[in-house]
Amino acid sequence: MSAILRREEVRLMELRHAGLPLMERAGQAAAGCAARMLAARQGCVLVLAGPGNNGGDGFVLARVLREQGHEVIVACLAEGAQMPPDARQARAAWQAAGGQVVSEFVGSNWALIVDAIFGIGLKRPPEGRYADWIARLSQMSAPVLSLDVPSGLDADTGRVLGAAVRASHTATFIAMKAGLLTLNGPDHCGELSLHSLDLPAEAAPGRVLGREFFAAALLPRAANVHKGLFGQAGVIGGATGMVGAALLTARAALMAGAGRVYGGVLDAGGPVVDFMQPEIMLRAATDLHLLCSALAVGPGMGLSEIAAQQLRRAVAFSGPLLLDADALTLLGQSPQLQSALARRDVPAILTPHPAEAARLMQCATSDVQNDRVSMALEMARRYQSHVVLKGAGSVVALRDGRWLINTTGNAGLATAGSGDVLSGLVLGLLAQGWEPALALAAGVHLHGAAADWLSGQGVGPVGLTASEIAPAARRLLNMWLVQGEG
Ligand SMILES: NC(=O)C1=CN([C@@H]2O[C@H](COP(=O)(O)OP(=O)(O)OC[C@H]3O[C@@H](n4cnc5c(N)ncnc54)[C@H](OP(=O)(O)O)[C@@H]3O)[C@@H](O)[C@H]2O)[C@@H](O)CC1
Ligand SMILES: [K+]
Repeated sequence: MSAILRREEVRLMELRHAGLPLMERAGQAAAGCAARMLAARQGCVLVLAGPGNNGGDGFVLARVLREQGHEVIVACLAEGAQMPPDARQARAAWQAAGGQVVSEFVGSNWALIVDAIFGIGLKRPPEGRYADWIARLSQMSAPVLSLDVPSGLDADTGRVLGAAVRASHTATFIAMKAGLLTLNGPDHCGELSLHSLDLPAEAAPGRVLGREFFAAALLPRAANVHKGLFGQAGVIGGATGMVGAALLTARAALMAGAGRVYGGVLDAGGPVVDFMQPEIMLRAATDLHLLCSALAVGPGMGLSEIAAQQLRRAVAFSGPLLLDADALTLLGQSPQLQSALARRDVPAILTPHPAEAARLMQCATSDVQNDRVSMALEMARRYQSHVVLKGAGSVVALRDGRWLINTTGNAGLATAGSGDVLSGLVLGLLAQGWEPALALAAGVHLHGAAADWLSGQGVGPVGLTASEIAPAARRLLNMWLVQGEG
């Protein structure tokens, strides 16, 4: 499972291995990507080199491609003397080999454009002619290879600072960066490849969420079993007008394998049976926690006094607990509930989307989105819970400070009820005895993978409905149980 490093962690690694020819390795690795992208394409390669070491990587790549017989031009606005030592050396080697440096580029008929303008050193919106280059790149049809980070994208947060390159491929070095995987990163990176530059893997708190994280819990079922072994999942939610949300959660829990599923619907005039899924037992929400081994509270629950009462009872429930939707809004308003939650032995799971996270953190949604990893970690710390901050590149922050970014899923999940299904998948695993951190990670990964599978079948991303996610997730989960880590 790849480590994700923040900018300062990458800097530390670079310092620790300062004696190694890292820029040469980065340029060589990127040249390999460029050669694959060029394949049979004829014509000249344009390398846009910035003033720092990202530009230096570009000069190495240019030299290597030229040695391989490609025609290459490097555009660089900085003077060699203004560049940092490694980059200056790479530029000198390029020129010593007969390579040209121009300060401007004209025309648009390039076989490939290499974006080596800014990497992890970008701290403010690109200015002047660099900004102009980035704008012009967006109008060109040639494939674009970004080195380390698409220029204009913040490597830690995935924010576009002013404007950012939209790459066809991003070759990133040493370790994965959070900004490539969350917020705007996935829309700007194109295909993503990681090149370790032969540095040893680091123990880091951040990882890319893959199946190996929860592989130990993927145990195929034995033959001699009965439903009582797979737990009792309870869902509390579904106020008037929102009953469907609770049903979506309950159905997903059933399809994730919970032995029995109870639905505690708050709408007094609500249904007594789910005719589409009659296996779900609809009961009064009041006593549900006595029947259940795991609870999910919040989908469609509303913010009424009855809802608040239910939440207080649920937080006192000693088993695994997931809070979503309106339960999060109520939680954000109540310091008593917050301290009760923080005192729980079994960490609760919170599943906010960015606006719910903003309510939990008493800040604006834009503050949450501006640094999703830090916000998820801060929520996990403040609420002493495991958290998933949903959205493109969902961030899972665990109570012990570890964090993960999920790479499955697509825009099809931006649909009504999708979050309710996620809660149900996680609840179903909790009911079966999965440890909360593993249940959360697996549920998030599975939910995204189900959407990807459906999109591959033409069911989405446009028009994907939440009801379709759980059956697809069930199919994948059964495959994973057979394959293990796979
Ligand atoms: N060090 C190593 O061991 C290795 C490093 N590697 C590579 O180096 C990259 C990091 O290099 P880096 O630290 O030099 O930063 P980089 O991204 O090139 O940009 C900094 C330059 O841009 C400038 N600048 C910033 N913002 C600006 C703006 N808005 N508009 C205009 N200018 C702006 C900034 O100027 P300043 O802020 O100092 O005024 C500075 O001159 C990394 O991503 C990887 O590709 C690999 O080779 C592996 C080994
Ligand atoms: K770049």
